[in-house]
Amino acid sequence: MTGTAQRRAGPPAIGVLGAGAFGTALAMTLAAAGQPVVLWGRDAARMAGMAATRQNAAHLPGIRFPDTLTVSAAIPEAIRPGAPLLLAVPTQALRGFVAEHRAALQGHMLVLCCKGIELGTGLLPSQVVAAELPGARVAVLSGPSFAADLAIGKPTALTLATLDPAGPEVQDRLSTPALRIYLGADPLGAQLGGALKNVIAIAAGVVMGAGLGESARAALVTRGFAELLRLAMARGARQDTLFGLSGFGDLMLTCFSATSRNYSLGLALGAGLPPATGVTVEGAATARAVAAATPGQDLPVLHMVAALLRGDVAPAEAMGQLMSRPQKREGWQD
Ligand SMILES: NC(=O)C1=CN([C@@H]2O[C@H](COP(=O)(O)OP(=O)(O)OC[C@H]3O[C@@H](n4cnc5c(N)ncnc54)[C@H](O)[C@@H]3O)[C@@H](O)[C@H]2O)C=CC1
Ligand SMILES: O=C(CO)COP(=O)(O)O
Repeated sequence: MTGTAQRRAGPPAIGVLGAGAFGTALAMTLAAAGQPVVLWGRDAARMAGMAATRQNAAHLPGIRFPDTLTVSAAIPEAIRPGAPLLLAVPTQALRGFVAEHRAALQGHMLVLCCKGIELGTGLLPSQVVAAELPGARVAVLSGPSFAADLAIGKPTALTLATLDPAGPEVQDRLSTPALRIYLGADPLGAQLGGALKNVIAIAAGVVMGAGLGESARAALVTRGFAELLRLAMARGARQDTLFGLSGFGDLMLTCFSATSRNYSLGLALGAGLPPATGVTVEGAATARAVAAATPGQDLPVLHMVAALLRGDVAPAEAMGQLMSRPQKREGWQD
């Protein structure tokens, strides 16, 4: 093929697998920059509805899809040789998704967009993928990015963390005027930061829902971040990753905005109100997974969220328990 013909043919369409809020928003962002994108979802009727109305009415109502976005319920249509695949299904559904589509995913660069820890195994998304698809090529895309912001073209910056030599190429394909992508080489740290910040956001919501005030929230988020650092560094994460977009950056967004579903769950818990149903709240399962994997470790905020979700402690008691712990020196290492 000549250079001109190659340019005319254009790059193969990026596949976004999972047509919930985030998958749709990512697909829209990339397509808005002129990239060919295929957004795949498992529910054929829903995908046909999206194709007809050119919007995702369930998650991002009223925001029209860019013209270069194609909607499909057929995996072969969404997977083009040489193009990255963005996996945007929730963490607890990832294993089943990969197992179901193992043959189709084989050999492709899989960009993992979920933020959580698998319940029952304590594994991170990349470890779940490695277990189901040995030798898979993976990258992690994480950082501060509400779907509602991305879908309307608001800008943000994300970390793309990978050890794969194709990292710079993928960084290039995912970069748009509204999406600044920083390349990182610590997928473990990016995943731990993204998973644990959701648990801390639930705690932040509890504080605000219980009416304990903004000073208490700032204090709790800071001490929660100390736990995030302690736990993630012990598991091999790099400090600069945790201080970056996928750690500190996303922690700030999620702990201080009612747009966050994790923070909103905490708000409801703290106020004694019923939580929203049918909503993906990754921090709930992640809190339970962390508590199961770290008994006896000094992680008071993370463990308190698990206890609150189990109903073992009431929100008012929880803060009292955190405040009455033995006095100690400030620092994140102990
Ligand atoms: N919504 C947001 O603002 C952001 C979400 N994320 C992360 O993205 C991930 C997905 O979240 P959302 O899109 O918000 O959730 P969502 O609940 O809006 O959508 C999840 C989608 O996954 C599909 N799904 C579930 N199991 C499946 C399976 N086995 N096979 C195929 N599809 C399946 C569902 O049908 C649904 O369309 C989460 O890990 C979340 O933490 C990350 C950044 C921002
Ligand atoms: O991860 C997110 C923003 O970066 C989305 O947070 P929630 O899942 O709490 O809505």
